[in-house]
Amino acid sequence: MTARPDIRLTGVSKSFGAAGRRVDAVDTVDLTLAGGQMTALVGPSGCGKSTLLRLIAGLDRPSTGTILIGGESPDDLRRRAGLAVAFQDAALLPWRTVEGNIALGRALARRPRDPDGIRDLIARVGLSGFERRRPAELSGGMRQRAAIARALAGEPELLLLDEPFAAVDALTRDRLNAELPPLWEARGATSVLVTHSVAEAVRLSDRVLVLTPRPASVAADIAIPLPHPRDAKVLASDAYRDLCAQVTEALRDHQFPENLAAQ
Ligand SMILES: Nc1ncnc2c1ncn2[C@@H]1O[C@H](COP(=O)(O)OP(=O)(O)OP(=O)(O)O)[C@@H](O)[C@H]1O
Repeated sequence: MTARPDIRLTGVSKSFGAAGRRVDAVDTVDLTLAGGQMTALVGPSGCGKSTLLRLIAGLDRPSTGTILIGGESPDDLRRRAGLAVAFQDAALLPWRTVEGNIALGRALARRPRDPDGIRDLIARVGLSGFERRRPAELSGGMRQRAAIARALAGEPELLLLDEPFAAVDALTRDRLNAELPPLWEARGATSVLVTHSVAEAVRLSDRVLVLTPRPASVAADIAIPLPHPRDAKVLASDAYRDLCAQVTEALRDHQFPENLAAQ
């Protein structure tokens, strides 16, 4: 069982560029994300979701504030390969096969070899039969699935997913939404997901944070107390529909703040 680190952000802001051409992307975020939970970040396009995720991943430094993951800096966690990220642009190694890329995810996390586990992961992300293909021979959606498998292969304590299903068709997306959560839930990873899909955010997460337009701050914090697994019965429930409506409404209010003024 993997550790379940909390993520604590204290006064985290991020700006890009020099004075005069400065872009403020994240504005004074104070947050604690509970260990072992999946938190979804949703918000208008360009509001700063990916920036926030990159800060948590230690791929960028905050301009102000601190981030601690289970008491460690993101850099320290990265150094001991405790976190994994799967981004929209899959960034697989082009000269390695699907299997080779996924096995590398495990090796880099210093986990023992596990060919059966890798084959199982490949099957779960629907890439059986493509083990020996290289990334250039795959569709965009297949590359994304391979990237998710690579991230999961290392059994990370912290799993960061940035629009992982953006290039996947609706049916495959639905299948992955059903098949993948048990993998990270069983391993007890703390996870953060950036998505544009309200239905996906509610289905996959324990908590949805709705962000304001840029610079991102937390506009609404909505707990998702639905039982796991989120099977067809849960997805057909009034509770699921109500939560989706709540998230949609919060997004609409903060994308178009005049809605709030009119209330
Ligand atoms: N390295 C960078 N240099 C300059 N500006 C940046 C950089 N990274 C992000 N930005 C700017 O920060 C803002 C937030 O970008 P970010 O990618 O975090 O938004 P997002 O909410 O993930 O967008 P989307 O939903 O469209 O993917 C944007 O205005 C973007 O142009």
